[in-house]
Amino acid sequence: MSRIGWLDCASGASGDMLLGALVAAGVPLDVLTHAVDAVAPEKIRLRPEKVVRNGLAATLVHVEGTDSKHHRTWADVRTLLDAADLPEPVRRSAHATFERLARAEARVHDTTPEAIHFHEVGALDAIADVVGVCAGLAHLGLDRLVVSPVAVGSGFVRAAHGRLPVPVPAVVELLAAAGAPSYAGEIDGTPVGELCTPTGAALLVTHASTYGPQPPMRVAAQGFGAGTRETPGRANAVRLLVGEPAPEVWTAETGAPGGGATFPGESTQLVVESNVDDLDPRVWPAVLARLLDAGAADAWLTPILMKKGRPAHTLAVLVDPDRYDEVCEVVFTQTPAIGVRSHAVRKRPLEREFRTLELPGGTVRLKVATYAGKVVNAQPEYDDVLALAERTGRPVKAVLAQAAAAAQQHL
Ligand SMILES: O=C([S-])c1cc(C(=O)S)c[n+]([C@@H]2O[C@H](COP(=O)(O)O)[C@@H](O)[C@H]2O)c1
Ligand code: NI
Repeated sequence: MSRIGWLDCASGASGDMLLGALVAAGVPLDVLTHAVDAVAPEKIRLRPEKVVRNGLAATLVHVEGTDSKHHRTWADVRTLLDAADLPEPVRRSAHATFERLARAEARVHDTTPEAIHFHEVGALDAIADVVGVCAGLAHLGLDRLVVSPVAVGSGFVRAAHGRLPVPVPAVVELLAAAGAPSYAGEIDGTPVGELCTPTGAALLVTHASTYGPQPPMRVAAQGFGAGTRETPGRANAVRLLVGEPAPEVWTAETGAPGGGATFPGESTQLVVESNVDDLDPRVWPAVLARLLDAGAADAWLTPILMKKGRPAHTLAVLVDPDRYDEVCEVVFTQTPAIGVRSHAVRKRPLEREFRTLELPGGTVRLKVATYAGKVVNAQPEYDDVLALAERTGRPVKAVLAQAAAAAQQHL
C-alpha cells in the first residue's frame, strides 16, 4: 500500500523539530538512535520530552552529548558518513543534505564547498539531527513527501559570525536552489526571529517530492515536533502527517461548482481516462459494458486525433472513488491501455424513479426525474420500447411515439 507524508512548515523547520515530529508520528526512537550512534564519534543521546507549545502537545527531542571538535569541514562530515554502518538510503540522503548545506554556505561566503568549515551545522548535534531525520524518514518508507510553503521567519538571529538577517542567507540559498516556496510567517507584522534553520531547510529540500498544501490523504498519524524556543502567538512546532493517498476531493479552495453548496445526492466522482489508438473498434461496446458491470456510473468514447496524427479514442469512465480499482482493472485487462489519468468531478444527480407505462401489447418503464419536488423529465426506457416493438411486430418508431405520448401525462 502506498504511503505519503505532508510536512506542515507554517512555523518553519529545524533539525530537532523534524526529529520530534518523526517520533511524535510514531517512528521508534531506536531507529533514530541506531543511525546516530553509527555516525557520531562521541556518544550522543536523543532524549524525547513531551512538551506543550501554544496549547498543542508536541515532542521535543533533546540532542545531548559532548563534542570535542568545534567545527568540521564538509570532508570531515563526509568521512564520518562514509565510515558509518548505515543503510545505504540513509547514508545517501544524509550525504545529499550535507552537500546541499556545503554548497549553500559556499555561495553565501563566496568560497567552495570543500573549503567550508561548518560551525553550528557541523557540530555533532547537527550531524545527529541530519542522520536521525534521514533514518526516520527512510523508516516511514514514504512514496511521496509533500512539504508546505516554508515559514522562514524575520528579524535577526545571533550566529557564530555575529548577527544574521532572517531568513538567514544559507536558508535562502537552500530554498532558492530547490525552488521551494517560502514566506516570512510573521504574526501581525511583528518580527518572529528564525523559524527555519539551514539544517531544517536542507532536510526539507532533500526529502521533498513536491511543495504544496496537504494532499488528499487518509491520515493515519499526526506528530508535532517542537523547537526549543517558545514563540508567542504560534506553536513553535513542525507537523508531520502520515497516511495513504486518497482520490482528489473538492474543497472550498478548489471551488466545487455552486460554491460547495449541498444538494441531495451530490458527490465527488472520478473521471478516469485513457487515449487508445490500437484496439479493434469492434471490441469497444464490450469494454463499455464491462465497465458499467464493474460499477462505473457511465463510460463513453470520444474520437480524437492523437500524437503523430493517429486517429484514436479517449475512453472516459465516470466512477465513484470506491469503484476506482475495479474500473482500472477493466481498462487494463480489456484494452491495450498501459495507464490511466483521473480527475475529480462534482456530480449532481436529479432524484429519479421508474414508473410503468401500460401500452397495447405490454409495458414500458418510464424514468421520471424530479427537481425541487417537480417532475422535469419523463423518458421511456428505449430498451423496453425496442423489446415491445419486437414482441408485437410493430415499428419501433410507432411504439416510441405511443410511449412518448403516454409519458406526457407524467410531466
Ligand atoms: O555558522 C555559520 S557559517 C552559519 C551560517 C548561517 C548562514 O545562513 S550563512 C547560519 N547559521 C546559523 O547557525 C544556527 C544553527 O543552524 P542549524 O541549521 O544547525 O540549526 C542557526 O541559527 C543558523 O541561522 C550559521
Ligand atoms: Ni554561514
